[in-house]
Amino acid sequence: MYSVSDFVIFRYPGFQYAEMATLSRAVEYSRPTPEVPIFVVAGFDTSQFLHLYAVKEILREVNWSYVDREVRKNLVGIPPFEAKSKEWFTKLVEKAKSRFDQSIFTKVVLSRKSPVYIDHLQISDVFKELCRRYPNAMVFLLYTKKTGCWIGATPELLLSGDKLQVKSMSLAGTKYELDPSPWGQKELLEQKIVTDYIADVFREELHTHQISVTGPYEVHAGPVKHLKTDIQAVSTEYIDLLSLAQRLHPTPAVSGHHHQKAKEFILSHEGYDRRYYTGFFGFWNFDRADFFVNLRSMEVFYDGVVLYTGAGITADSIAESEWRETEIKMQTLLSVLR
Ligand SMILES: C=C(O[C@@H]1C=C(C(=O)O)C=C[C@H]1O)C(=O)O
Repeated sequence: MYSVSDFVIFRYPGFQYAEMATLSRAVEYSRPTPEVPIFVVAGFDTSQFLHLYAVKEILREVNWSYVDREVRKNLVGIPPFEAKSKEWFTKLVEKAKSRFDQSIFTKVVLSRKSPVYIDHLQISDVFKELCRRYPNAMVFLLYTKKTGCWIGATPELLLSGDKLQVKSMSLAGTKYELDPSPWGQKELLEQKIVTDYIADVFREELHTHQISVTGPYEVHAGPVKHLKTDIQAVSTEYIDLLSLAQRLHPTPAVSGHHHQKAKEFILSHEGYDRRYYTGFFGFWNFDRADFFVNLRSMEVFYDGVVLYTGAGITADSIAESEWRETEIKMQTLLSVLR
């Protein structure tokens, strides 16, 4: 089989154009130099999946017919798996709620994956449609031998900044975009858990007295809206951006609180391996980095795609509504496929 080289095509939030970076073989330990940036791909569980690629070339123009042709040649069929039913998912939500306590284990993000069979998927069309619909998202198409092919439009930044200033966001709390009801205690709490966690990590890891927290405020991401808070910090000493990203990840926006408890619950109860979904990816340059969370995304196969979505569960969650939240989030992606 012909092997296309590893690459990522990306369109930054707010930008008009997409670029393509060709990547060299993954290396375990490396650091960016002024000449050679690194592209990082981390899984939900970084102890299993963390790949660093040296960036070979950045192409300002994407050769879409090459991408469509060569990627398709290398795709495999959707591996068989049993998609979790509504009943299964709502039971799991109840189980999580029964395990919560007042302070140690208070939130967990539960997710599921679902296959969609499509006759002839034109990947360039999907990418362009994602760009059109989600101008404020990071739109990406990642193809590597290790990760397979992922495409998505993520609204969530994990960490970006230079050596002395960083920013992150707490993005948690979700409603249908046309829901006119005010944000309730449930969403405000799940949002606050994430904000506090990120501010605490900045406080612990950085030499700083300057942390600014702005929010929460409402943002739209296609058929859903979220609560969002911006968290920024200025450091008096150089920041190791990949170490800080690894320290932040997974935030309670995709895992829960206490993060260790939540991660354990997810790994032992969710019933599938998230692999790269809710991991992070992005460019780690010599003097700056931009890492995004891999969500509102799907894995691309020869005969269709596998969609991934999750929802934050707290003691006040209503299982049925959480299921609906994962359904609506799937619409973000389904609507560009049809
Ligand atoms: C887990 C997902 O989204 C995350 C969970 C959210 C929530 O629980 O409200 C909101 C945004 C994301 O941080 C997803 O889209 O799959």
